Amino acid sequence: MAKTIKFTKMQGAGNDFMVIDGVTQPISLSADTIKKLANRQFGIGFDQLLLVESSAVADFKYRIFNADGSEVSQCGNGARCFVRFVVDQGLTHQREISVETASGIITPKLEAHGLVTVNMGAPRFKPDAIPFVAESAANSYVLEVNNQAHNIAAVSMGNPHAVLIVDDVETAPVQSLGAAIEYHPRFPERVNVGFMQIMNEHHIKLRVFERGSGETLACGTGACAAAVSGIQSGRLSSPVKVSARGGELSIAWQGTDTPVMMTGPAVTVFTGEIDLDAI
Ligand SMILES: N[C@@H](CCC[C@H](N)C(=O)O)C(=O)O
Repeated sequence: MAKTIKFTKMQGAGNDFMVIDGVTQPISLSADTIKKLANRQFGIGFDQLLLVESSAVADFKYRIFNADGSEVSQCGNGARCFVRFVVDQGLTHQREISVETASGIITPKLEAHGLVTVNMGAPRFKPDAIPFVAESAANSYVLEVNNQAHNIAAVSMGNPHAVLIVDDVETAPVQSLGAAIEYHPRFPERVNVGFMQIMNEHHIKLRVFERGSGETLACGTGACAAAVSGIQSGRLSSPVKVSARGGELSIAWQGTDTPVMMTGPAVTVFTGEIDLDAI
């Protein structure tokens, strides 16, 4: 295994990534090494690590690791950065690519105006698919947390999301309630927790406490989950502008069994090399 690896630091609406080309530099990273790399004081610092690999069924495969070292199956902001990365690195000449993830194939496309649009696939609401412990699918569930009842929507975008509607995202208890819901026993694989303030039927403000990474400046799948849960319950209409602390995303969804389209920025911040023995 190489000890010194090349990487690219990227961000999508402030959700930041270390991206490694595992095609030209095959690598295997332990959860402990990923945690050290994610550390913002002693490592490089990121919300997620993205590892590019070759695929037998799509143009590329990418693996996603949270800052706590856990491997997960979907990342919306990462998908946008991923297509920018493989185009900029000369790994493809196509502007639209198919990408194998642990939860299926997604198709990110570099638009002429510089933004990226991703077909994220259809959302799933059945409790087993999230996974979430409930008798049957519903637009809203009551979740008991520390003896308090909270109304949530639950949806899978290839990864699990709980969405709460709040009056004001700035004063919402994102850290404390987010951390408590992340480990709630009704979400056996933990969950990403979104706090959504509805501004009007086409605009929400959103903060997300991400599973395995804590609050991030934006969460692409969280934006999809919030928008589709709002559309599903009749509170929102497509397209939905999502204002996160780190930037804006646009989410379009035409309803049951149709794919969610997400558009937003993908930016390279810097490139570097790191000696894995030095961290
Ligand atoms: N930041 C991401 C989601 C990353 C994975 C998530 N924390 C999980 O554990 O499912 C996004 O932009 O979607």
